[in-house]
Amino acid sequence: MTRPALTHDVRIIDTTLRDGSHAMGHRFTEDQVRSTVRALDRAGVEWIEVSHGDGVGGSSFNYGFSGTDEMDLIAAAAEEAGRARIAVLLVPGIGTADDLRRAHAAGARMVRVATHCTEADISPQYFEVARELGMETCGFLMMAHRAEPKVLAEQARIMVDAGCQSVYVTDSAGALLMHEARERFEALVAEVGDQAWVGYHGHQNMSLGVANSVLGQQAGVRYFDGSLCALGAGSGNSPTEVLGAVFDRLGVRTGLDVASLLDAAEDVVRPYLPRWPKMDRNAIVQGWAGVYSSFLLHAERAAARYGVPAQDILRRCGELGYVGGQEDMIIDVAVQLAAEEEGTAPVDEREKEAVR
Ligand SMILES: CC[C@H](O)CC(=O)C(=O)O
Ligand SMILES: [Mn+2]
Repeated sequence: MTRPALTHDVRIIDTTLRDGSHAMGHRFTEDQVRSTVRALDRAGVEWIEVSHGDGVGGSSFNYGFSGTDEMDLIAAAAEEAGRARIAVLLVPGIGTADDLRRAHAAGARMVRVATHCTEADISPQYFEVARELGMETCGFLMMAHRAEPKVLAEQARIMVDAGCQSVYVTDSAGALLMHEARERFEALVAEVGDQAWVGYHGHQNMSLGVANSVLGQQAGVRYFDGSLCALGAGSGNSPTEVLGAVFDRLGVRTGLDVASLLDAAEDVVRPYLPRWPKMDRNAIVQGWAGVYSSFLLHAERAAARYGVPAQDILRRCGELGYVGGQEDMIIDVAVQLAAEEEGTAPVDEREKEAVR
């Protein structure tokens, strides 16, 4: 599988309509999708990711139900796009090969197969299906701060050998400090850089998404994710409009029109934001403690329900090392913290007592 030719120095993939789905409580409407796609297309964005925040098939009790069927949103996006093409995310086990086929039928032309950073071996069958469908393939190594650079590079190798054309350092928790990000970029570029493009997906929990993108470009990373107005999980993603402006100032050609990106962010996305993604206490704790960004709203809901601070829930999730897919454990943690506060035995101890 050869990697696609780049039309500019770097390729910016916009994930407003996928990672942003977390921040929207998975309630994107067809009108919002259409207007955002039109604006991104006008700005020259080549790839626009659309799907439930947790990828195709994510609409569920555990991850949150979609307000509008994601296949309808993908179809609307594909219909609206002129030059831009539509990508989807797929997490094996949440999404299935059939979900991928449906997304392709709705107009998706790239799949980004996302696994925990040490579990690349569950991705190959999806790359195979994607290749049969003629889709562009991308691997997404999530929670990249949890794997040492050498291990992450070995995982990238598994994905590339399975036929993926680009592989991402995915900083799901927005936890990577600049030297940590650079070490991972260098390791992946050295391992697979002659066969696949290396990408970077940043979250702004510690405000480093754009800075790490600049370091990435210098280290040979060529795909960068961004979201308009940073709309994404946690305190959001590297803002696409800022990436466009910064790369422009650096003389790195993105093919994007910065003024149009600013219009897209300000005039199209900002009016429908339920809340501006921000680096508040809870989001900073996510970066600091290395917690999956999409846990934020789940933790805030559990905090309200069980009367314990969201920041404490998130810190405990970090200590316990929970990863994407363990959203149900957030409730468990909230219940435990509430019990600890009341001075009663933790729930599992009481359960054990009850069966004795
Ligand atoms: C699978 C959902 C998740 O939001 C993917 C992603 O964007 C990340 O890990 O940062
Ligand atoms: Mn993300």
